[in-house]
Amino acid sequence: MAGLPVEPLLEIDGKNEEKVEDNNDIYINDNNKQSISKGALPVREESDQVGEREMALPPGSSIHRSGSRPQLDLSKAAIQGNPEERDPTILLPNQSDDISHLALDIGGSLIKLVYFSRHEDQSTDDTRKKTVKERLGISNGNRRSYPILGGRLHFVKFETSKINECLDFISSKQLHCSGIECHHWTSDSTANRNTVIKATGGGAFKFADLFKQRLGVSLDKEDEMDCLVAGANFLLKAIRHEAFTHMEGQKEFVQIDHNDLFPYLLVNIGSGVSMIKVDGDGKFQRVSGTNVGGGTYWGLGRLLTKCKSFDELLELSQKGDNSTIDMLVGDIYGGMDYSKIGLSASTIASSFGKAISDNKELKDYRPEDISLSLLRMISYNIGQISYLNALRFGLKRIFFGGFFIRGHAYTMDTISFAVQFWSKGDAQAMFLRHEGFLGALGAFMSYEKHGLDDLRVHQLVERFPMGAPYTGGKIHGPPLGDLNEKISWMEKFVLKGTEITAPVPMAPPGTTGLGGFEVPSSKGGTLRSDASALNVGVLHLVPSLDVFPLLADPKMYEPNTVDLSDHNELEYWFMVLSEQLPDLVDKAVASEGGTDDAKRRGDAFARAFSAHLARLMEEPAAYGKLGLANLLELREECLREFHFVDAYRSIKQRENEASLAVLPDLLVELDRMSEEARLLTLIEGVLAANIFDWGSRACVDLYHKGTIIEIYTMSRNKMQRPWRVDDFDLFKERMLGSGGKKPPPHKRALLFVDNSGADIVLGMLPLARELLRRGTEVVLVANSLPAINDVTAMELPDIVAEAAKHCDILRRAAEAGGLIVDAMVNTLDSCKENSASVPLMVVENGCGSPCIDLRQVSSELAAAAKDADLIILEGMGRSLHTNFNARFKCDALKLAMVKNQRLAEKLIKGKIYDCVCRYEAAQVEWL
Ligand SMILES: CC(C)(COP(=O)(O)O)[C@@H](O)C(=O)NCCC(=O)O
Ligand SMILES: [Mn+2]
Repeated sequence: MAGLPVEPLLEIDGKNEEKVEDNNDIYINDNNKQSISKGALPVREESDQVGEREMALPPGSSIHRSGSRPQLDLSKAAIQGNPEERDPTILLPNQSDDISHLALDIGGSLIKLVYFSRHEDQSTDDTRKKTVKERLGISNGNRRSYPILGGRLHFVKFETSKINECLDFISSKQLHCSGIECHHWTSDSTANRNTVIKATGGGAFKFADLFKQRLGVSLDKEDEMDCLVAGANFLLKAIRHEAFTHMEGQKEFVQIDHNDLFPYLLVNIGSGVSMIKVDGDGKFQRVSGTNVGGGTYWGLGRLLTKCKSFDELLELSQKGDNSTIDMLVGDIYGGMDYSKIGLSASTIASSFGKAISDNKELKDYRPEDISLSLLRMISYNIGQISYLNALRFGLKRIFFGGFFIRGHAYTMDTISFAVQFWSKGDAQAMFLRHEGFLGALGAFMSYEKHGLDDLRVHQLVERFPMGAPYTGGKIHGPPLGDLNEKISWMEKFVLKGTEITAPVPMAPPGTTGLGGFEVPSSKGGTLRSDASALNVGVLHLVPSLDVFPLLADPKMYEPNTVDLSDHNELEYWFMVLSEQLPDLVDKAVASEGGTDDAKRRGDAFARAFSAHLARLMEEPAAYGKLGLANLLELREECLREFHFVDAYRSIKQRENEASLAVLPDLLVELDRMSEEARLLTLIEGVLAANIFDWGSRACVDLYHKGTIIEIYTMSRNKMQRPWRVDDFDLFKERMLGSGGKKPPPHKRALLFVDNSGADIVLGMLPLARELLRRGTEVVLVANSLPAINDVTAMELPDIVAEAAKHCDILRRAAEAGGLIVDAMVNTLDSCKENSASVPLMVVENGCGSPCIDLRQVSSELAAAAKDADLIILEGMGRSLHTNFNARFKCDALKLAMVKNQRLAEKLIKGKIYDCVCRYEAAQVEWL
């Protein structure tokens, strides 16, 4: 879940709305020792008191709005329709977030929509960016020109019986007009006379006239098989956590090697079933099918149980016991297994077979049992025929898609069991997270020059904004995102609440040997009627993202250290994040002036994030493979979704000011030291200053006990080697050499910085200065968007410029790196050498999270990495929660203070406030 883009807010208010109706051992040491290596720096005046950290933003402070944030252009906004209406639709004709493509798959029961919204390329006048680009040799000419430069793919579905709601939705969002046409709203459907929309599925024929009449658009019919295959190929190549296995209630994502994808069998289970052998893009053959499919289950089920909807029928099956109606092996063999041929007593010998001998009528059977019997009969049958076809063509992988599955755990388990059983484990059934959207995606792919074919996994970021994907419902509000609508949607969403969001207890998976499952085991009580609604996010297309080139083995790289598929871990982190929520909301609301609007947004944010947490507790793999980094990023994304730009802005400012005030003294003390003592003091300084972490509850409790500088001093005084992980001597040898041999300096170091205040100013900047002084170019790598109190790339140049006022080394390097211009700096430093300096640069990392997924970084970081031979990752988020186990092609130093007791125990068998200094040399010779 890494990456830059921020989801614009959707005003979607669909079916969901309809439902609405209805220990630490650290103490403050206040004796101010005068030695800098273990001492206290001067305590600043009263205004540094922690109690004042939460002061409101000073008048005139500007709020940084990220360039990647979609802004609403309200010019020429007009009310559409009757202005007297309570919530009239407001049209934003100049909104740049225009829609260029829409594609549809109109099936018998559901209409699936895939639509694309585009951003203008965010050109910027940022001088830092320009100089960095020049320095790093990034030219726009190197990059291919994408028709899609930053945009998003949305996935939405409607019931076909409610096609008018679908048409309203398309109309309200103007999805049927592209580009320039969008800017000229008219209610006259003739204006779109020449517009053609790609569509597949039988409804593309059936409803063509209705589309013409209501929207004035023509449907360009695309072949259903072509679309299914194109959609599946795109998903399997472009989305990291798309395919998964599902066995005995356990969902496991499968890493698909793009170079080894074909051939495979695609089984699409709609009303009927198609089995397609796929050999490549556009290369496929429908090899088989069966008329016993989703339509059969629904049709027979409706007749036999009087259920009103497919989902109701499916939900019934959850409580069913098919042994009351199916004839089992044990029924024939007097309760015994037929072990000679490997059949257990519970194996279904004949679906519905008991009905022939029982002297019973339909009314004597429970609808729940009928539904389960039907479901098992059809799923096993499909699984078996699929396997036989895979066998026919020597295919090992079978992907199942189509809306029959609709994320239903028991259906997937049953199909998987059949494939496993008949293939004796040789073939594997896999499922797709976007199972229902294959056709619509394929239809979308059939537009020419959309640029999607060339996008790679690392250029796609999936986000899960609240309320985005939905089925049906009334359309309210303006055609483009409206925060107010979203907030009220959240309010109602949670009022209805528990059914959608509360965790469902997981029943332990149970089987009874070869015969299969006794009763549905994968889920407890109820099937969510919006089962797939929260599993499919909005797909952001970000061509500027790259894989970090210094990863030793990108294919094996896993950013997360903490895997939340372990239920105990998930429960623990769920509790941590839930407990932090009230305080975070307070900070976020205060950062926006504490207005009523901010309070309402804060409340909606808390509801939305809690709903995500509850959803993930219920199904940890709902959004793809879940690690701790994903949860922490989700929290930041959620804040942005409700327009909280930077919740810790004022805290960051205060901590920067306090730290900058004591920096000159620190530099003077450092310069008095020997090279060796200085290096150790610098590393100690980084570790000590990493204590300023507003994401850690233990640390936040600590901040109430002293001023910034007191805490910093105390933290430094606690620095005792050996640290829990202590490779300092190895690092020192690489830096200073041994036995009279002096190693060459590193050419370029990438310093992945963490928190604002002391962490950056008194920790990482002095370390950067040491590297610069030794002739190593330094690139400070900082977040693109705010996350907790982390310093951002946008904020760093000002901090560096301020620090450079007291230090010639930093000043010359910052000038060489284009961070500051001469005139800005009033030098006070005594050492005035005029020689040219190696540069100090700042690049953004491409993320807005306290952690970093190095598979998706900014192109400027990727460019900076090309000449780098040292990377330093700092902080818990970047070097412990993520990347602790990452291996690099260059030397790597991981520095962090562990500010969580449980993590300390689990990761380093230590305790809270222990430190990590992990050094791993590149596998190349420097001597
Ligand atoms: C969010 C963080 C990873 C940030 O740590 P940092 O990278 O700033 O060192 C960390 O504060 C964290 O894991 N906090 C949650 C756990 C806790 O409150 O102990
Ligand atoms: Mn941090």
